[in-house]
Amino acid sequence: MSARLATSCDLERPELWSLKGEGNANWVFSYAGTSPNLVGKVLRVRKPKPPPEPEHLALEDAVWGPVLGNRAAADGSDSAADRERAYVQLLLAPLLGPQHIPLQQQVYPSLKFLQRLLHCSGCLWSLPDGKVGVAGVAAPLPAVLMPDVTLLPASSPSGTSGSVAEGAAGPVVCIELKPKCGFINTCSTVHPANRGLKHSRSRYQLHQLLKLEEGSIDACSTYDPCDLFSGEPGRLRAALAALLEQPQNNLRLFLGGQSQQLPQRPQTCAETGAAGEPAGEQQVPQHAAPQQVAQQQEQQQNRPQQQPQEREQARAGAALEALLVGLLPQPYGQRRGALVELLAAVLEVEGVLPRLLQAQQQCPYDVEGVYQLYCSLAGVTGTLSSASTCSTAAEGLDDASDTDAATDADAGSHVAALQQLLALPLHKAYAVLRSYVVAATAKDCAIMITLQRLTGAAAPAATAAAGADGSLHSSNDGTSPQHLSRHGPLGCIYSSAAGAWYAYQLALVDLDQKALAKIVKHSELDAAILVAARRHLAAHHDDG
Ligand SMILES: O=P(O)(O)O[C@@H]1[C@@H](OP(=O)(O)O)[C@H](OP(=O)(O)O)[C@H](O)[C@H](OP(=O)(O)O)[C@H]1OP(=O)(O)O
Ligand SMILES: Nc1ncnc2c1ncn2[C@@H]1O[C@H](COP(=O)(O)OP(=O)(O)OP(=O)(O)O)[C@@H](O)[C@H]1O
Repeated sequence: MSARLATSCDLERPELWSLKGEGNANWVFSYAGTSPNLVGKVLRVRKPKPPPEPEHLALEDAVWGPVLGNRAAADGSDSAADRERAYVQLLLAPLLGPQHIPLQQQVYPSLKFLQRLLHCSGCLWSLPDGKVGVAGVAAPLPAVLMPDVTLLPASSPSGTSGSVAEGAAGPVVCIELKPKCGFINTCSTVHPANRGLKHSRSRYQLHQLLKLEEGSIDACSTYDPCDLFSGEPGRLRAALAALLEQPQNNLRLFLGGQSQQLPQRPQTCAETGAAGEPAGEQQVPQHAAPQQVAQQQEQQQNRPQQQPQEREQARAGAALEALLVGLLPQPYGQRRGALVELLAAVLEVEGVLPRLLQAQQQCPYDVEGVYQLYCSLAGVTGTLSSASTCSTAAEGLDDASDTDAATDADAGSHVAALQQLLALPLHKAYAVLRSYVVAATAKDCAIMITLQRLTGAAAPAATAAAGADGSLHSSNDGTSPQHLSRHGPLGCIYSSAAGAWYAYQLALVDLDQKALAKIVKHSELDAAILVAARRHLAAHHDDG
């Protein structure tokens, strides 16, 4: 069975594709056949979703039409795919750097192909009535082909392909980071009653408390995106160490393109402090050397008379160390620290975090203000106006700590800021909504860092290649590691912490344009997070 394509290549049989990854909105399949057009590619298929309400579509058109073109093209076809492509090319690529965005090729799998593909892979999806069923799609779904970024392209400096190269290099390891929002929004449209919480802790740390309450995580993470994006070497490394300890859905590891099970280090919210203190202050001292990180982890593992929780931690650490054996030449116990250093070096040399942060900061307003604006533009009834949002968000306030005390001046500035936002001329209001969507994409995308150790003849070859184009850049400490030449999407780096050369690639995935209607969900989630955080604080206060 072959798929109908807009391009010259064929997707071949559905059985040659297997589910590689899945999020809320997409399935991602990897290819196991031999067609040169498809080897090293993934097929990303959009999950079916209920059609949007007409008033939402009208607002989408009004907001995006002037920038991305209209949804309905002049020839009557639906140009949603073109608009999505234009969204990435025109709005995201200039902010994030086009070199980090994998090329996507629109394909049109036939309905029969899709049905078979989803059936063979046992794909499940949520039905509108809340039930979960095996996906039985009734209409073709949007799909793209793109490089499998958990592998390196065949043209790496060592001449290696995606898997283990003949005697020249170690296995390909990909670390996927979903860093989430890296700053605290202190704008005046945040209700004064919510500022105490929102201005003092990252949204990620607050969301951990809701996830814990709902049971979707067993323990709060010490990871704090504000550390990752801080621009401070020590905090960056502490954030990466925290992600490796408690990956949740923020870190994944692929070995030879295969997703690996990463154990979570058990940890309680009490252990991290009320509502989670920043990882940089809890886990590893700021500016800690990688050896310190590794030492601290080793000490934790070697403590006498281990409690069950400590045994779990040691087990989690051992599993990770074992996965890293081919990537890092360090002895057991030192690989996690070396990985932290290697990832930090790649992130620093590529400069992707400041750019991502800039994209996340495109919208000057918090969701509280944007929600009001959305409601007024979408013609949503007055019941969704400020009174409703704020009372929801302030629920449980009696139990809260006194950090939420609002002054008259705060209240005045809040009202004025909201009035100003709601009085914007239409074209500026639309621009605010566009900036909100761009920021939302940047807060939810993933950074894929793919690495392969170069050994034997491959390392000198990489050095020679670097010398050939003369591009030698030092990392921000001015000494090591060094970032050498770039071959297309591939870079080459020497890590002094690992004592080895690496071919690497950094790609940004999941750059989807979020629907404006999601603003309502974001607002509800915002309110739920605040309620959970207040409950947690109140309980913590009572305990004390
Ligand atoms: O709202 P958040 O922060 O919970 O983010 C959602 C993510 O949850 P997280 O908190 O990272 O576990 C959520 O992640 P999971 O699929 O749950 O791993 C999705 O990324 C969701 O985006 P979309 O619906 O697929 O477009 C994300 O929704 P958007 O906020 O990007 O709309
Ligand atoms: N180009 C790619 N190469 C390899 N793996 C990929 C690629 N794109 C996505 N994946 C894998 O598939 C997973 C799901 O893909 P993606 O993030 O695009 O789905 P999503 O539904 O948009 O996710 P979310 O729910 O986080 O918004 C990713 O987390 C990643 O592990």
